Amino acid sequence: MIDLANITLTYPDGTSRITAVDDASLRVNAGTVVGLTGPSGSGKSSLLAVASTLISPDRGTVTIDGINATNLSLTELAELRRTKVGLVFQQSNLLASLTAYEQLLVMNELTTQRSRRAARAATRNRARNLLDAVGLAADADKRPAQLSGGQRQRVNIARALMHEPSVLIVDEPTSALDQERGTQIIDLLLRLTGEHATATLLVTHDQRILPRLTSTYAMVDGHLALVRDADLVA
Ligand SMILES: Nc1ncnc2c1ncn2[C@@H]1O[C@H](COP(=O)(O)OP(=O)(O)OP(=O)(O)O)[C@@H](O)[C@H]1O
Repeated sequence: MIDLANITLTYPDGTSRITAVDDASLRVNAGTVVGLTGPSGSGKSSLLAVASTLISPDRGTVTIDGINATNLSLTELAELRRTKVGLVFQQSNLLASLTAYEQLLVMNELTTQRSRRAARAATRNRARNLLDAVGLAADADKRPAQLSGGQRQRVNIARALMHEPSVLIVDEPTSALDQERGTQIIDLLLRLTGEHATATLLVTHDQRILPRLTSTYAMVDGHLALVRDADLVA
């Protein structure tokens, strides 16, 4: 679960400051996908950066699985991100020289195992299972240049899930894809969100996706408003 409460974020702008996010609150429960939409420059990326604890807000609190990120040191924040947050960006940021399988292995070895050997085996096992889950079992040994845009985005998603995050932050995952491949990526994110019980926050410009999500928020000039909630529509 991730809870953003009364988030305000400003950036320096000459002698004054520009307000990118203005008193925004939203919550994403485990196993649900919440959409975030809004025009360019409205503050979506800024809110995602706060949600992923990459930027500290001027005001407000970010709570991830009951942990208040506002009170943590930089080291503790890095640990929170490493263990609890998975990130999927618009463009795939895969390493050109690594195969799909190796992209997943470069995530830190799973630290829950007692011995290094067990950790390595568990990491390999999880990488294989996740590639299978995103439909890439047969493409594990291909490098990014040999994969389509949709396949690269699948590797990104699998990689983001390697460390079993409770929060998945996804920034415009379909913007570089055609409609059919975009729909497949959304299908995949919806399924994996249920299977892995992640709290998934998804920024998208694609209005067609929105009815499929648990709820949707719109951002305008830094202000956030709930525009649709599946519970209310049902
Ligand atoms: N690092 C920064 N320094 C100063 N101003 C910034 C910075 N990042 C964003 N802004 C400003 O904050 C506001 C919100 O930008 P943000 O990138 O969060 O919007 P967005 O909704 O994600 O836009 P897009 O859909 O184009 O990615 C804009 O006015 C932008 O110019």
